[in-house]
Amino acid sequence: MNKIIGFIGCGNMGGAMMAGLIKAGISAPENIIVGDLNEKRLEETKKEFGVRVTTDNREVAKEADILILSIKPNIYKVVIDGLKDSVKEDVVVITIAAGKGIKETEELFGRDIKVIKVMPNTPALVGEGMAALAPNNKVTKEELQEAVSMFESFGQAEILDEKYMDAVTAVSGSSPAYVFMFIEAMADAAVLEGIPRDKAYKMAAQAVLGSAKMVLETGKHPGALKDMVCSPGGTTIEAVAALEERGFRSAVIEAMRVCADKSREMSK
Ligand SMILES: NC(=O)C1=CN([C@@H]2O[C@H](COP(=O)(O)OP(=O)(O)OC[C@H]3O[C@@H](n4cnc5c(N)ncnc54)[C@H](OP(=O)(O)O)[C@@H]3O)[C@@H](O)[C@H]2O)C=CC1
Ligand SMILES: O=C(O)[C@@H]1CCC=N1
Repeated sequence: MNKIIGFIGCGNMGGAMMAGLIKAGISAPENIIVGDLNEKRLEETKKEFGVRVTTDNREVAKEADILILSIKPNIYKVVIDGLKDSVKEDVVVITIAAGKGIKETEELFGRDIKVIKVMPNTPALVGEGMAALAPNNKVTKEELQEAVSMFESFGQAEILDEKYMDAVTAVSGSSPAYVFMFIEAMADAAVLEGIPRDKAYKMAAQAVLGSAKMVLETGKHPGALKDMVCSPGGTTIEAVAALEERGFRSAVIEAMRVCADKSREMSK
């Protein structure tokens, strides 16, 4: 892609997307310009990826054909206020901030602007991201397709109505954190059994990776895949019974409900 991609904020998520784009070869480093206030991070980013960096967001806004806002929701207004007069007429703004929707972004820019609300996740860093995209009515089909291709270059992408974004935040934006907790807990239990820690992380993580692949590639119901592991009177069903007794599934459902609620609250 020959367009200039600008990042405002290059932290956990902005950095993961930027690395994903470069690793996938979809964008040359010189076509990426990154604005952030953290000079140390900018220096490291420049050194590692060869992208252009600046502490002046307006420099990014002036050049970007696609402007990715990857700053925290609490500074959203202040950052947009600072750069809105510098953006190109036809810029496509991609916003990933939790709870910051299309309408609020349009209002903050104060004019007709192309906006795509996206909820990505950090596995973008390793080419296995999941992103949902919702465009406003000013974004053309070609521009939306270009954005989808960008996100597909480091994972999977789906176009979804904006009304689902709070749920998307719970199921794929935030969920890597729950999965890391699950892996950490499994590894701790393996260490308790005497397995060295490095091997314990590898075994727990590979089991999660393989199980996720089975869901995606076999098309079988997760319950049926679970049943394939549970031998009658065997070891797995003991573990499943213990998980059920401790409310494993209801804990996950409740966690996602409060996550989506928080996202809704942040959009008020
Ligand atoms: N982390 C995740 O898994 C996901 C995050 N998101 C969304 O992405 C956004 C960013 O989150 P995340 O990457 O985790 O946050 P980070 O804090 O890791 O990154 C934000 C970056 O923006 C920098 N920054 C602060 N102020 C400014 C400014 N005025 N101009 C330019 N840059 C600035 C920060 O610098 P400094 O550190 O010095 O403050 C930091 O480097 C959030 O809105 C979040 O909702 C969405 C999906 C997943
Ligand atoms: O925790 C957050 O608010 C952000 C949004 C999704 C993942 N991290």
